[in-house]
Amino acid sequence: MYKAVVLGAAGGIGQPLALLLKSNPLVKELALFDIVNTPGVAADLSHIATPAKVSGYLPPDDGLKKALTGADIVVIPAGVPRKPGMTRDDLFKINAGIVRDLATGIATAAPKAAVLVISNPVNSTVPIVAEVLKKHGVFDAKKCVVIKRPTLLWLFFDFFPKRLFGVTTLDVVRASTFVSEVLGDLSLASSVTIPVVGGHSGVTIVPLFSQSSHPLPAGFSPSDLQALTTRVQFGGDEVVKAKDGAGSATLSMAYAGAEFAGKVLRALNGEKGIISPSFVHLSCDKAGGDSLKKVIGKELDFFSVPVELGPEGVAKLHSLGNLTEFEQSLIQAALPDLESNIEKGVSFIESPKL
Ligand SMILES: NC(=O)C1=CN([C@@H]2O[C@H](COP(=O)(O)OP(=O)(O)OC[C@H]3O[C@@H](n4cnc5c(N)ncnc54)[C@H](O)[C@@H]3O)[C@@H](O)[C@H]2O)C=CC1
Ligand SMILES: O=C([O-])CC(=O)C(=O)O
Repeated sequence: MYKAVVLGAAGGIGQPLALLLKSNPLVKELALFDIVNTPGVAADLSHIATPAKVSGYLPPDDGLKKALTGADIVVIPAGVPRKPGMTRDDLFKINAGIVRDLATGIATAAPKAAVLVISNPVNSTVPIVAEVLKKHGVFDAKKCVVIKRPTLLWLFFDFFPKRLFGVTTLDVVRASTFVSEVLGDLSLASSVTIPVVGGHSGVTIVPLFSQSSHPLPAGFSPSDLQALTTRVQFGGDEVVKAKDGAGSATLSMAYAGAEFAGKVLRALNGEKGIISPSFVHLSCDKAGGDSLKKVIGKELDFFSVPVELGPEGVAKLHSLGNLTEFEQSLIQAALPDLESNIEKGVSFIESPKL
């Protein structure tokens, strides 16, 4: 039984996500932090007849530290959402600082927790968290090898970032749903699995439909495939447009976030063989990361890949499998944006000027 923490718990995603986590039998304690309203959200949830003990915290009186202390898993949906006409990258200006400050709290109060980042732009906020954790020397289990020579002291730091996850599950959920729609049977949606790799914005989202557990119908043309791919890549925009200024996906994101958090918790609890795509640091499994870099032909530090989860977080990175020519071209198209998004996050912590 584990302690789960939601940072940004009073928001559009935070509240339904907290509700779903309160219903997870592996959660024994649920701590909610936000800059507003968490006492009310916590009081409300605390009346639900499930085992998790709920508490709410605000910034005064070390609220962030109190919420995070003893955490096994921290989910971060804090920050502003898009309005029509904005890209996820437009959120960087506000969300980068929010995520940096929350990551600093995690580095000091919960350095061993699994950290699941929802706040956009995920392609940049995950590198921000990684850089903050590195700065504090807690980028997961740090191994320090000291080699002494007569005149020199060499220090090698190896970082094993096995517990940092960018949450890309909504892309996976959308791909499953849209394929079940194409197949004309929504009851299939929860059993259709499709790896979605790359990153989490526009063309960096790469669904691998050739590996769908449920093949697309015979006669599905290349232009149908292109349209389906575009729908997954820009599924977020569909919701932003429909909400017409009132924000972006919240309920489907809470569902996806709770699903991924549930998998991480089950793996922490010893269940084996759980695989889910996530945007992770590729050195968390050196062999897997190196072979992925060969496939994509680029030295990127982060990429969303099918991750096998384990008691320490990432157990193994799985390969991208056999890619069609079309999928290879999608991956190549994703690389320039991914590279610049990652670099933007890293340099925000290295030299924070906005
Ligand atoms: N990864 C993904 O697939 C998705 C990510 N998102 C992102 O999730 C984020 C949140 O979206 P919504 O919940 O719709 O926004 P929202 O505005 O409804 O909620 C955000 C919450 O964060 C809180 N907050 C702001 N600054 C904070 C701080 N310093 N510490 C703690 N809490 C703070 C706010 O008070 C608010 O309650 C956005 O950045 C959005 O783009 C949204 C959908 C999908
Ligand atoms: O589109 C947005 O801004 C929110 C998001 O990440 C998504 O729905 O995939």
